[in-house]
Amino acid sequence: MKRVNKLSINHLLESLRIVYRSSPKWTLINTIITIIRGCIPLLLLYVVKELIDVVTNHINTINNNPQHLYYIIGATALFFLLNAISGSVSSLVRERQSHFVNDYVQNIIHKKTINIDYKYFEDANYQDTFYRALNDANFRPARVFYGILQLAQNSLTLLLILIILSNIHWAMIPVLIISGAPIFYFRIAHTRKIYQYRKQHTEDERRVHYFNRLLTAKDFAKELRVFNLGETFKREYEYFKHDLRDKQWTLSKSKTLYEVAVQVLATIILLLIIGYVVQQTVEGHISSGSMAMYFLALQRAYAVLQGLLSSLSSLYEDNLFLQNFIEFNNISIEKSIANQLFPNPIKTTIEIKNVSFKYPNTNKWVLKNISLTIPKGKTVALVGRNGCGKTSLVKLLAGLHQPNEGQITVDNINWHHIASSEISKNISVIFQDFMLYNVSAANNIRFGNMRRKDENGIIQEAAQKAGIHELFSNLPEGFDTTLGTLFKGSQMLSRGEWQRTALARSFYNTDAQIIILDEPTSSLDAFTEAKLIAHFKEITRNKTAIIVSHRLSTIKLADIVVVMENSGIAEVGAPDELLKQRGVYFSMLESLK
Ligand SMILES: Nc1ncnc2c1ncn2[C@@H]1O[C@H](COP(=O)(O)OP(=O)(O)OP(=O)(O)O)[C@@H](O)[C@H]1O
Repeated sequence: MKRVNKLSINHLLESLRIVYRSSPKWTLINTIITIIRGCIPLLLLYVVKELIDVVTNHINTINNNPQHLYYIIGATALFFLLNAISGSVSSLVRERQSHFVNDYVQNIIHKKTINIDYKYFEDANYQDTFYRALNDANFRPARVFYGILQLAQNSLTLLLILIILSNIHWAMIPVLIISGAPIFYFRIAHTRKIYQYRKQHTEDERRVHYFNRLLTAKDFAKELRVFNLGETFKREYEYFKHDLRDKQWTLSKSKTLYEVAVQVLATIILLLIIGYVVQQTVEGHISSGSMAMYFLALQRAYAVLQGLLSSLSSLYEDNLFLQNFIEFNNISIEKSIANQLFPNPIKTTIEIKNVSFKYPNTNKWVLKNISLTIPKGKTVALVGRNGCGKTSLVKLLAGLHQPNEGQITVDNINWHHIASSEISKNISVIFQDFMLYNVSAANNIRFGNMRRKDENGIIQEAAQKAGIHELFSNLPEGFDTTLGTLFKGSQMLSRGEWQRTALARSFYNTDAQIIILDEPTSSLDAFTEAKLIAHFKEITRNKTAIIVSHRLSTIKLADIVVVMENSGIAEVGAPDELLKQRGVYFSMLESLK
């Protein structure tokens, strides 16, 4: 329990820190307005009492000077106006502050998603954390702050009103507080249940989200039609959605039931107090103005008490849910120890030494005790059946994952100790599932090396090498034409044209000493492939190249062929040597004929 309280206070402080850092100026303005708004109800009560008493005196007294009455009416109008204006100004200030808090939190999230280890993106547990954090991060910190402000405002108002009400009878204060306690208790218990529920069902919520995307997003629209999958996906979506909704409905029903019960209790107490005040007035112990003030004060006290309890339980809720964001924010960025430079130029070899690897939170070894020497400047082809581990090895070489056992070195420097900026500078990688960016053709290529200041026609050169130059030159706005289908006036490309664009992106990084191409020609037509192959030696001059391919034409480019099988290496050698051995490579080529 102590630990939970400590955690909650830490979360509360963390939220306040986030809100304050997002904009100290607006935090201060917001606080001042809240204090003013906390005092206004009391002033209103006071002027209403004065007004009634002055009017009563005025009626009972002949030839009375009406000036005092005008002052009181003026003051009443002024406070009502101040109340209304401060309400509007307060909403405006809160809206402005939410912008700052939102920007601040988004900035934290983006920094984290950019710098976090890639392994988290391939881990289902992380997806849950990420989903929950994104759901809550945008509004919870600001709500915690508003909750505290609201709490302060309501507490101030309640305290002042309770002082007035204690004039009726000292027991007013404990009675009012006791009447609000059950509702507070039940709200807290309900919040806890909701939180547990959300935590347990994050994966189901993601599943609902996923089926919704299958039904609505462009990426899936083609297959949904040709395989007539609409109804199937809709059924799945509805099944999970209804299941979640039913559980939520049960929780909400029990909450409402408890709330009605405690509201009835509170109303009975209120009626008893009103009866007591009426009796006191009839017996002449208090004036009509005071009676009106007490009634208003009672009504106000109940409203404020409700508000206070609701702020407290919301605060508890926001604080609880903020754990999600803090849990996400606590995922550590593990790359800090890697600060070595990549050898430039590479003097000797890249060594893969007894490397074994399995994906995070899985038990299957996808690479098992792999050892391989890649001399600088050579072209290596990784070949083998589907699922034998080629792309996984590429991911290790790209620095996206670390081996569980063994190490990869370049000139005897451990890959793991090289700074990530050095890896991306010296290694240019195009994956099988390369990205399609809905930006200009030029930027699609430029993304291959954002460090480059002076382009000097290198974009054009990279496009030439990838065989996409002519196509881009003939687009309506040439290389400035936006690609894709997301934005108006864009130009959609074919799969092969996208692949050529991805290749151009890779060739644009002329600083890279190693070029890794995973299935680079899978979507290319025979002519484009032939051209690429013809120029391959020139493209990879002075570079070490690693190509993953199932295509014979591409494999033939290699100085060294590595045949992978069952998560290991079955054969390594020059293509001709391997053919002579009549082993796996030989059988593979035979089956391609
Ligand atoms: N993100 C992942 N999480 C868990 N396991 C994975 C992941 N990606 C791949 N695997 C597993 O790793 C094994 C090797 O996959 P990999 O993509 O490296 O094969 P590959 O040789 O490149 O196959 P292909 O020729 O089909 O591209 C597969 O059997 C797969 O089950």
